[in-house]
Amino acid sequence: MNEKELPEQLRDDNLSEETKTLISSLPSTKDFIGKLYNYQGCWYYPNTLQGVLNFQKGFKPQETDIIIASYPKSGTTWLKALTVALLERLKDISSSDALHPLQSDNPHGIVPFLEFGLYLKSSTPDLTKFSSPRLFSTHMPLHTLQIPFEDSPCKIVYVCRDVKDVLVSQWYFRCAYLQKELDKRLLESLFESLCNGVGYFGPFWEHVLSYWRGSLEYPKHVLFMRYEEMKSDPAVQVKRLAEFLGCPFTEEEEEEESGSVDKILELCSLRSLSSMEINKTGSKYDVHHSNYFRKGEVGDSKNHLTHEMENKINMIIEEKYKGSGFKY
Ligand SMILES: Nc1ncnc2c1ncn2[C@@H]1O[C@H](COP(=O)(O)OS(=O)(=O)O)[C@@H](OP(=O)(O)O)[C@H]1O
Repeated sequence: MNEKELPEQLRDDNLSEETKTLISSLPSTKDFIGKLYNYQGCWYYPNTLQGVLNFQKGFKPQETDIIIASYPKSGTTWLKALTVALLERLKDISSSDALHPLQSDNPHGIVPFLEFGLYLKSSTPDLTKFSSPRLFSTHMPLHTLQIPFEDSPCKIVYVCRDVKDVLVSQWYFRCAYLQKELDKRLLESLFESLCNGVGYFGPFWEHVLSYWRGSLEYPKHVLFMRYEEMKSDPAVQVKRLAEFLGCPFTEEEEEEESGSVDKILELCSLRSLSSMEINKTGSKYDVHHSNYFRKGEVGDSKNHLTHEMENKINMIIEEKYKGSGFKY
């Protein structure tokens, strides 16, 4: 693929002189998209790394900030939609005919990524359009966010997903935006990168463990959610999320005939979001909105990975999570 056709965050045409110098001293590797660099234990394409550096230099968390965090393809879009819907229900909209925000923009438009949205080009982006609570998102591991939890009550919600389904979801997504047919070689290449811990925002295991440990150490600041639990018991999980965010469902809400919980779950379901006009048109981060929605099934990896691939991943998981108390 021609370099210019890549989404901006994957390219290398937005680097300061300082970053070019830094990059020349970092461990690097190459995949089918381009070069990745390891900074503070995490792999980034060059422009994303510039965004990370800009973010680290310029971001000042506010007390009420909420950050949605994830490894790519773990349920980010869904979690963003749920968070928006939960907060939106607190607003008095009885007098207004305005569209729900989720009908006016894609969840990624409402909740921008810090490192490859807001801070991609500058360490001082204009954040004045955000009202409190400010909603942001990130794919960076927890330690690289450098949030001083002792001084800032800002909240982070992390969603984790079975890495085998993440892998297959990444494969579909990358084929879509590279405008390629589903190519098994691409899946094998992503699998190798994953196993070697060198994928974009990887290693996957370190990513998950950074937030897992953060959730144990700072339970009021970091909520750890699992995609599979959101699928199997959505009402329990959305209530958990609401409580963590400080906007629990009231008794009246729980008693409503077609309850608020159900309404939010329905509004944010894959079927509902993907059929909204806004998500059938337009794009974000050079990706067509529709590509953020596919099957949303647990265990889809079974249809694509070989037994050998599954076994290898399972063995790595066991080894990497040993002693952490984290189970998947
Ligand atoms: N509302 C809703 N409910 C359940 N599942 C959903 C929803 N929206 C998106 N999805 C599925 O999530 C997968 C995409 O992951 P992300 O949203 O993390 O992608 S991204 O990192 O933001 O690009 C991708 O999973 P796969 O279908 O397995 O590819 C999407 O289909």
